Order: sequence, then C-alpha cells, then structure tokens
Amino acid sequence: MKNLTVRYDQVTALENINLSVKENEFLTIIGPNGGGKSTLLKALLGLIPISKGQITTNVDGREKRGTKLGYVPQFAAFDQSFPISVFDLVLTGRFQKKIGLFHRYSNIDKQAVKDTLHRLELDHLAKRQIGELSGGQLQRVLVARALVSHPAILLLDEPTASVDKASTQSIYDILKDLQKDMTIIVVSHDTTVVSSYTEKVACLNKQVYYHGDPDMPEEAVLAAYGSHVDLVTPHSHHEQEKTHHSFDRREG
Ligand SMILES: Nc1ncnc2c1ncn2[C@@H]1O[C@H](COP(=O)(O)OP(=O)(O)OP(=O)(O)O)[C@@H](O)[C@H]1O
Repeated sequence: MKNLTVRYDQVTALENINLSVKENEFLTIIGPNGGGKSTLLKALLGLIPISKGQITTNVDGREKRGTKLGYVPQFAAFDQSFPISVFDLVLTGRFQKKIGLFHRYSNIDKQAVKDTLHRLELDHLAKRQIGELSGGQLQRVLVARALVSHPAILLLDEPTASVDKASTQSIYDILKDLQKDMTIIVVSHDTTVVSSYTEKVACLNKQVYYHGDPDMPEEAVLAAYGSHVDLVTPHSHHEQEKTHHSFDRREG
C-alpha cells in the first residue's frame, strides 16, 4: 500500500498509509475502534474506491495482477440461521464472479471442498447445518470457505472475537500451518497480539503508528490508542499473560 488514502464524504478513514506485507508473512493489524481497519480490508478487497495512492502486488519489483484473495468475514456479521450445510457453505467459496446465477458446481469444485474440509479436520461436520455449529467450528468453516479457491493472501476480520480460548488457539494453529502456503493478514480491534504466531504487527488509527515485530513500543500504543491498554499474548497452557507492553500511566 503506497500513500493510500480513503475518504467517505467528509470523513478521512485512512490517510497516507504505507504498509507492506511479504509473501508467506503473518501480519496482524490492530488499532482502536474506528481506526480504519475495516476500511483497509475493504480497500484490499476492492470493495471501496481509493481516494489516493495505490495497492499493488509485486514480484521481483514488477506489478503482478490477479492475486487471489481469501476473505474470512467477521463472525458476528455472519447469519448463522441461514439454512445451509457446512459442505454447501464451503462450496460457495468456489463461486467466481464470472459465473452467473444457477451455476452448477463441478466435481472439481466438490473435490476441492472435500480436500479443504479434510485439511482443517472438519470432514465429520460436512453434513451439519451451520446453525448447529459452535462458534469455534463455524469460524473454522469460514476459514475453509476462504481457502477453497486457493488464495495467495488470506484476510481475516477479527477471527477470534466470538470464540473461546481453546478455539482461539486452534484457529491460530491452523493459520500458522496455512502460512506455509500463503500470506496471512489478521485484523483485530483489540490488542491481543498473538506474538507467538504473528511476525509483524501494524497499528492503525487513520495513520500507521507502528509497523514492525510484535514488541511494539509503549509510546506507539499510547499514541495510537490515546490511553493505557494492555497488550496480551494468549498461550495454550497459561493464563493470558501480560507482556512487557503492559504499562500503567500511574507509573508514568
Ligand atoms: N460507509 C461509511 N460512510 C461514512 N463513514 C464511514 C463509513 N464506514 C466507516 N466510516 C468511518 O470511517 C472511520 C473508520 O471506520 P472503520 O470501520 O474502517 O474502522 P475500524 O477500525 O474497522 O473500526 P472497528 O474496530 O470499530 O470495526 C470511522 O470514523 C467511521 O465512522
């Protein structure tokens, strides 16, 4: 992203964003509510117009067109009462823009669904209705749906916001495994930086306040959030443990 600016009428949601992610990198984007994270995802997905600047994918310094993106939407935005089986929901991930209504999926599409469900150890849930799934299961199904078209970059919007700790761990384990084959970009409104997984963190509040390894300096957190926040690193076997980022304004 180069000098990326996105405006909605009077509101400037993103201003002069310069941010890059490498192939097979795991980037977590954090920032306060209203900081522009959803806007950034929408811009990456080509869903909203860019006011200024550009987003490109480069290989050896040359622009590469047609990079496939996989998108895992916010869990809360997903209507779980919609009557569809896990298999069919994942199959919709094979739907391509150029195919019109009443498209019939091929055996290749169906095999891709089977392979993806198998990879994410979801085979046993294939026939279940999505309304019968736990939060963690549905989140993994949404990851499967994004994966089934073999994206080069996987974008996830708050993937662990509505799931318990065990599922959070399992989702991050899956992402770590997927990272061998693709670039992972996770957006999170809280400050849960999973430093054992993510390699890079970007902190966004209209501008980029920080971009680097997960050891984000306290000054950058304060500047972006405008107040005290604890960055936590969830681990499998321990209570959520505060990193040395957790600081207290009372101590100055
Ligand atoms: N469609 C829109 N029209 C006008 N303003 C908008 C629109 N969408 C977002 N905004 C504004 O743009 C800014 C960035 O919003 P955005 O939703 O991208 O932030 P966010 O970081 O994703 O927030 P959250 O963590 O609460 O989801 C906010 O000031 C918001 O009010």
